[in-house]
Amino acid sequence: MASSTHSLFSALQSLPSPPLPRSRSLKTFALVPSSCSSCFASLSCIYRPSGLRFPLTPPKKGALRRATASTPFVAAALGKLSDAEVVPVPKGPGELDGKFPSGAGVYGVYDKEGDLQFIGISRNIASSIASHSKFVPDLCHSVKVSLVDEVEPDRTVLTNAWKSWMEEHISATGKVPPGNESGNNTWVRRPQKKPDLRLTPGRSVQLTVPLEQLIDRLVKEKKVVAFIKGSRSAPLCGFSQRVIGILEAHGIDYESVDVLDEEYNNGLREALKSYSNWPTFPQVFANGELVGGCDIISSMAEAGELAPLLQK
Ligand SMILES: N[C@@H](CCC(=O)N[C@@H](CS)C(=O)NCC(=O)O)C(=O)O
Ligand code: FES
Repeated sequence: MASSTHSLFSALQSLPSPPLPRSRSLKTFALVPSSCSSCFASLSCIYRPSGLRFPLTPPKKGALRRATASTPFVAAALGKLSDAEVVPVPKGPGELDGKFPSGAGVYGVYDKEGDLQFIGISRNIASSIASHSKFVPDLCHSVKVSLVDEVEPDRTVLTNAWKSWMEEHISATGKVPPGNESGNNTWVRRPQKKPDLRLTPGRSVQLTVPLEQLIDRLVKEKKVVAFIKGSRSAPLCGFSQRVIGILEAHGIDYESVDVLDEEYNNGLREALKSYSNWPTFPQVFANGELVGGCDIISSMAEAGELAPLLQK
């Protein structure tokens, strides 16, 4: 190995750790009391969705999913960078719908010339690619993706996957991807999250109008409103998290309201069920009408039918 490459390997140790939003460590799980409303914390949540696994045991390190016919973008041979398929990033409105997986993993972004610009890790690959494509469109021409075979992987699993792709790229080219160099913030810039909306000024203020009327006004005023458990930056339920992930991956501008916030949305959980005649959360409204919950939004996303939500 050339000495310059060797020094790049040492430089790798001092590179900033890859950006990873909202890491939920196993320690965090242990601190939260066990209840359904904190289903990320509770292994006994009665509503636990069947497809969602929780970290009962520490995840297998570096377990990367193999490519299959239905997931051609996933790297074969345990996720080597060189084995992963290059997938073009579509540019047209709505064309990213369902194109990339919303699971956790490592990804590399290539420019028009086929030069690797950035290697990142994410808990929601689709959302990260949508964000890069929006904020750095000129450099985001195609991607390679490898999913980690865990629903809620430990940060070290993802970091190890990132390191192995970085090492492979450095040993092949002698270069760190420009976006991963210290001080380059092109790819890690994150848009500020909108604050969640509150339906009332607080419990101490006596309401003069029924809650249903406030709900009605809100869903008719705002184009897309997601009523969720927890906040958009820290959802407390897997169903709510999935819906937010989908809306964000599709670049949909939405408002969020936390139905568990008893200070500012007191009574909303029951009032909304009767307003919409829908018994569960999340509930997504568009243009004043209930679109559906997690199952409906997920299948609309898979069928590429979410784009109409963007239009008034
Ligand atoms: N199949 C539902 C799943 C959502 C669900 O079952 N939500 C439950 C657990 S979070 C719920 O909201 N229960 C009523 C409540 O907690 O008040 C969907 O598609 O949205
Ligand atoms: S599944 Fe437990 S709060 Fe939603």
